[in-house]
Amino acid sequence: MKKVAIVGVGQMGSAIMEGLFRTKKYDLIGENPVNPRVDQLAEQFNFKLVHSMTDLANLKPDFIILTTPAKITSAVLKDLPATSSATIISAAAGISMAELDQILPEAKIARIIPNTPVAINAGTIATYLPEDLDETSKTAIKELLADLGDVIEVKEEQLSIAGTIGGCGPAFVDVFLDALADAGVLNGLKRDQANQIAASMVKGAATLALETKTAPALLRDQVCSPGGTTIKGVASLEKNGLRHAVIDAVNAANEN
Ligand SMILES: NC(=O)C1=CN([C@@H]2O[C@H](COP(=O)(O)OP(=O)(O)OC[C@H]3O[C@@H](n4cnc5c(N)ncnc54)[C@H](O)[C@@H]3O)[C@@H](O)[C@H]2O)C=CC1
Ligand SMILES: O=C(O)[C@@H]1CCC=N1
Repeated sequence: MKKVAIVGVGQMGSAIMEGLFRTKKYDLIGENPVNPRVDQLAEQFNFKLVHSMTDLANLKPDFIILTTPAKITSAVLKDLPATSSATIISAAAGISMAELDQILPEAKIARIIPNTPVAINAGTIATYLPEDLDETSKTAIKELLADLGDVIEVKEEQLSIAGTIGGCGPAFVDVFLDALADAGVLNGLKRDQANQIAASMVKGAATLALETKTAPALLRDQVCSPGGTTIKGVASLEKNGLRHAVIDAVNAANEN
């Protein structure tokens, strides 16, 4: 059984922990400052909890996934004893491979921007694997990540935008889902049912786009009957600038 350690068991770290726990394929370790919330997660997802990088290294993990706040990730990595031979996977947005390489020049390192649906093995994981990484390590990293969702390989300079769409995207979709549900409640649906209809619809629309590989613009046309109700709604979305609002949101999130 491969040993996987997650450093920083917060929102992202616990989502990865849950996704890996669900596979029942890994021996899991968490490293986090003392926190009752994380104690509870350790019981829930059956991982060994440690509070220092030295204790973590002593457990000899095969992989270390970094999900610490980006600003402190370099400092956390500097505390990893040089004896560790773990493959490092950094999920810290904005911390470059050059910076990571400088701290651990001998280590095998990959960068990812995952998203919260990894918790149910339905993540979108923008992944940068350096060209000089050996094929065996590349394969091992991709196999691990594939257990959490779709692995989308990109160049390092594309990781930020790919990660913004995939990683921040769930929050943007959640705003859209909440607005749809509001409209349902405004028109008399119960909140639970409105939430269910909105989420089910987005799941189905996304699955149709993925499975048919049809461009969203063409799928939209299939719904818009000539002179029908949907085109009136689409025209209203365009009048109110939804398209621009979405592009602007991605650009704002991608500035760092
Ligand atoms: N939340 C998300 O959807 C995504 C987050 N990320 C990245 O994941 C990282 C964490 O983000 P969140 O989970 O949202 O933040 P968070 O604040 O929920 O989690 C951070 C965790 O790190 C722990 N921590 C703080 N200092 C530590 C230290 N010295 N050693 C070990 N653990 C320490 C905190 O106690 C907390 O459990 C960031 O680098 C972010 O860029 C990337 C993609 C998506
Ligand atoms: O909000 C953030 O900074 C992180 C990075 C991508 C998603 N969440």
